[in-house]
Amino acid sequence: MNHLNGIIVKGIGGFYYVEAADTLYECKARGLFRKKKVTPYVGDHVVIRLEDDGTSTIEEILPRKNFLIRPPIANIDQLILVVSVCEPSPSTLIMDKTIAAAEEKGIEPVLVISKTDLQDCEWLMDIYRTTGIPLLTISSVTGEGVDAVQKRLRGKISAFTGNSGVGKTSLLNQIDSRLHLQTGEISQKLGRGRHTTRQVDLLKLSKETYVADTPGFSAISLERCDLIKKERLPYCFREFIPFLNQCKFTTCSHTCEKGCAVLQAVEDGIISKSRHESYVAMYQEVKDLKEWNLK
Ligand SMILES: Nc1nc2c(ncn2[C@@H]2O[C@H](COP(=O)(O)OP(=O)(O)OP(=O)(O)O)[C@@H](O)[C@H]2O)c(=O)[nH]1
Ligand SMILES: [Zn+2]
Repeated sequence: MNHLNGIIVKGIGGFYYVEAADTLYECKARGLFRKKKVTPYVGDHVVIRLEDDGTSTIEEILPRKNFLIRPPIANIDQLILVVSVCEPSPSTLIMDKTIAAAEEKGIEPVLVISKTDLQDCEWLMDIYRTTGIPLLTISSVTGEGVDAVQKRLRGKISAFTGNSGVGKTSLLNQIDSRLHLQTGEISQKLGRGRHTTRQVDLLKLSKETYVADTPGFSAISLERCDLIKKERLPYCFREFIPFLNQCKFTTCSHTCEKGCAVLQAVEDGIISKSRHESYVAMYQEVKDLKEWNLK
C-alpha cells in the first residue's frame, strides 16, 4: 500500500481529483468523513492511499489554513481583487468590503487595477497606496503589468474576484494562454453566467501555482454572507491597526469620537478618507446586530 500527499483540484459527483507527485488521481473519500460530516474541499491538502486494485482513497485531510463555504474552497493564499479604473467604474465601498472579508478570513488581499489604457488611475492608487495592501496595475490590451501579476501568483493558490466586465478573464488569458477562458458576452451565452452554480476547480498554472476557477466567485460570497463583527472590523482595515491602541477611550469605535487616533490619522493624511468612510458605513451596518445575527 502506498500513500501520497496531494491537493484536491476538482470534485465531481462524489469523486475527488487529487494532484499528487505530478499525477492526477481520481479518489473516493473515506466513509469515515461522511460519518464525521467532514466534506473534502477543493484546495484541501490530503493524504491519499493507492490501493492494489488501482483505485485511490482520500485517507486524511490536513489542517486547513482557511476556507470559504460559498464557493466551497480551502487554503486560498490570496484573493486577487480586480477593479477596472473605468467601464465599469469601481465602488470603493464594495472594494473595501471584499478586502475586509479577505482579511477576516486570513486571506491576503491583492488589488489589481485594470484597464489602465483607458484612464489614468492615480486617483484610485492614491486611496490604496497607504494601506499596505499589495497594489498592481494592468492593461490586458497593452499587456502592461501582466508580468507582475504572474509573478505574484507563483507558488500560491489564488482566487480572482471582481465585478463582471472588469477584465478578470482577459487577464487570466494573458497570464496563461493555455487557459483559453471565454471573455465577456460569449461566456454568458454558454450559460457560464453568474446564476449557474458550478463546482470550483483549481487550474494549475505551473508547479505549485493554482488559480481557483470560480465564475460564481463574485464579490457577493465574500461581502454579503460574512458580516464582520464590530469588534473585529477595525482589524480588517490593516492600516488602522497601529492606531487602535492609541485612542483616548478604550471603547472608541473610531467613527466620530474625540481623541480617536484613527480619525487623527485620517486628518493627517496617513489613512485615506475613502477607506475610513467605508469603515464607518460598514460599522453602521453591524453596530446593532446581536450575536445571533452573525455567524
Ligand atoms: N480597454 C481595455 N479593455 C479591457 C481590458 N481588459 C478587459 N477588457 C474588455 O472588457 C470586457 C470584459 O472583459 P472580461 O475579461 O470578459 O471581464 P470579466 O471580469 O472576466 O467579466 P465576467 O466574465 O463577466 O466576470 C471585454 O470586452 C474585454 O475586451 C483592458 O485592460 N483594457
Ligand atoms: Zn478611535
